[in-house]
Amino acid sequence: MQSLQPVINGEEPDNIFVYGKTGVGKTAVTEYLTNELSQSASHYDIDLSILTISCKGANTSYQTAIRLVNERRSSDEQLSQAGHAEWKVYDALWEELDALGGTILIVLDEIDNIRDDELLYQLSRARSENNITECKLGVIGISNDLTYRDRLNAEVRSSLGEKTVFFPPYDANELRDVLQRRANLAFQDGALAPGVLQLCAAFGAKDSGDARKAITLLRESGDLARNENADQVTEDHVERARETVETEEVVEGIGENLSENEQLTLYALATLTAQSATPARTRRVYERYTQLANAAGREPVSNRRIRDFLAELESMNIVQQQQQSGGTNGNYNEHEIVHDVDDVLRGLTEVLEAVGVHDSVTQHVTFHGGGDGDTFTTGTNTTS
Ligand SMILES: Nc1ncnc2c1ncn2[C@@H]1O[C@H](COP(=O)(O)OP(=O)(O)OP(=O)(O)O)[C@@H](O)[C@H]1O
Repeated sequence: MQSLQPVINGEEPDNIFVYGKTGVGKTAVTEYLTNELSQSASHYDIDLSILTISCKGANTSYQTAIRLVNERRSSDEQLSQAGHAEWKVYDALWEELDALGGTILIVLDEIDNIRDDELLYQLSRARSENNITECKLGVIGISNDLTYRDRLNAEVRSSLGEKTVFFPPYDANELRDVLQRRANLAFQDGALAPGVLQLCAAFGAKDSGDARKAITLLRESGDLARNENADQVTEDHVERARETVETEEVVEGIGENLSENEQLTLYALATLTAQSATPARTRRVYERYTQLANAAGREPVSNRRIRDFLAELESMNIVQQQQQSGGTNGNYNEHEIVHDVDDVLRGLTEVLEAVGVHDSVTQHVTFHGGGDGDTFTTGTNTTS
């Protein structure tokens, strides 16, 4: 809060860099503090505006600057997402900020999505360069990536890093308090069996101290108990809800974190699983991968890359591999998926839509994707 004091003194605000892992309360606390600040400002008759922008999905300074301009403009004056000279976008931004006037705090949440320094560079120099003359400007950058600030160019770093605030992960006791407050709002007295909150908090603390995860787990446990018409949410519900939550994390991770070739490798293994042909040797997975890639009109990568992808999938706990001895070239690896094939296929929705549904898994998917055909077969002996 001290870092925000200059605003109340009518001085130029400090730039603040807030960082910590996901779900540790950075956004919630920043929102709370900026609300408090707004109230103090109106009490002292200070003209303060807070502009909050999520940088999620905005990969460049250019896109974020457009978002900022549009945040201030009416719906019929919005800038389109592309096609403007960069300087024009910044000119439009300075114009909007000056028109707003007073003290402006720009909160850039998930700032680590922006891959270049330009916006921060521009904002930190806007006043000294006389780009803005009618307002005082401060930036609050919020980052999940602990190394983001270190990667900025030195000038921007020292400007943005005037004040840094680190949010450590929550420990189990803190998470328990967070959950208790939620539970007071969301559950009736006695609806939670003893130990339920502690268990959710313990899982949350183990999973990197993320309040969002602990809250999701409590909510899912409640949903499960309600669906079963249970009198109370019990530790057993939490244990089972955790499995669901973890599965959903895997499903999301497949779609969001894997490259198309990694997804195709997993798809190959999923089709083999559906044909009860797993554990499968690397060469068998490669063969199926090649067939899928060809059917989709993609250039297949080498066998060696597939081996690397399978190792990567194992490190993400999606696939497990086992070394077997023997064979013509000595030892060899066999692979299998460690999750339900239906769940894995849900994570692969995008790639299924792009390349089509292989015959072996039509029973497992609820849609018939686009690609070159709705379903296809790779047309070879499938169980070898
Ligand atoms: N101290 C707290 N008390 C109550 N709820 C909290 C607390 N800290 C976090 N939460 C809740 O946990 C969730 C995640 O918090 P928040 O969005 O602030 O995290 P974050 O650090 O900004 O992470 P991310 O960048 O992933 O959003 C939100 O629903 C928030 O309301």
